[in-house]
Amino acid sequence: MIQFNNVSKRFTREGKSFWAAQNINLDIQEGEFITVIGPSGCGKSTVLNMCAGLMKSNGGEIYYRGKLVEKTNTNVGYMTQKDNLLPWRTVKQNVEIGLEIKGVSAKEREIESAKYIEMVGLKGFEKHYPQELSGGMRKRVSLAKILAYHPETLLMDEPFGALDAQLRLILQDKLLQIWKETKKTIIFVTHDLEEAITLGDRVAVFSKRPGTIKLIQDVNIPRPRDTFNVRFTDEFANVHAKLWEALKEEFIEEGNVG
Ligand SMILES: Nc1ncnc2c1ncn2[C@@H]1O[C@H](COP(=O)(O)OP(=O)(O)OP(=O)(O)O)[C@@H](O)[C@H]1O
Repeated sequence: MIQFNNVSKRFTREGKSFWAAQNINLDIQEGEFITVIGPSGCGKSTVLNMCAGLMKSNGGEIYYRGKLVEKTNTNVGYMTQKDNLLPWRTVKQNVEIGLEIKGVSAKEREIESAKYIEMVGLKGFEKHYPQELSGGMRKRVSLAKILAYHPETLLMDEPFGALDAQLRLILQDKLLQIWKETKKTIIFVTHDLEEAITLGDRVAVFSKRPGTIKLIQDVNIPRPRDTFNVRFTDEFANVHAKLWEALKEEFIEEGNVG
């Protein structure tokens, strides 16, 4: 459904140019949940930006349902690292933004926003403003906002990065339920290896900059997965060992791991 064919991206900063991502090859199936992990600055967000059509590659092509991605890809909902909620709009009004842009009627917007606010567990908070919410609640609003737009595919860039460990598990669980109900394709970037394994059908490991895919690992842990206990299974331990072996090298060369 989404194909990255030898995709590379080069940036220039202060007169020097460098490759942020190089020769990315990845084939993502419809309905797949793929997680992406790699050291900081290895080009993970850059790859999502290119998939969303917000940035052009300097080599290779990205195809979405067989069509070359050349401009903003409206089939994807992009949840960036920052939540991008508008502070002067309530939860409900934030969730309805995409629908307003699409020209959906107020009545229909009301139904849709109520559905997704409930789905992310925020019923009762419709009239709150973003600054009145906790970090985890703001992430939920962002998720509801994207889901209400009905994208086929979700691009998620460390959506739970700043949250404490317990809340992460709760939101991971919620996301897996939503994924099951809505059957979306998800590309999920994370720094957290346990999160990558808990969620993914496959985990793609990026090397350090210039990021390239060094391993794609299947995660054959049966679903539905219990995000609270999945880490205690043998398959989790096996996959974790393989992925850490690949990932560790990227940090060792940086001198970060002894
Ligand atoms: N618009 C830009 N102009 C210049 N350099 C950029 C730009 N966007 C990203 N970079 C650089 O490209 C490299 C890859 O950045 P990117 O944000 O894709 O990494 P990342 O893997 O998502 O990092 P992190 O995990 O820390 O979020 C970094 O060195 C970054 O500084």
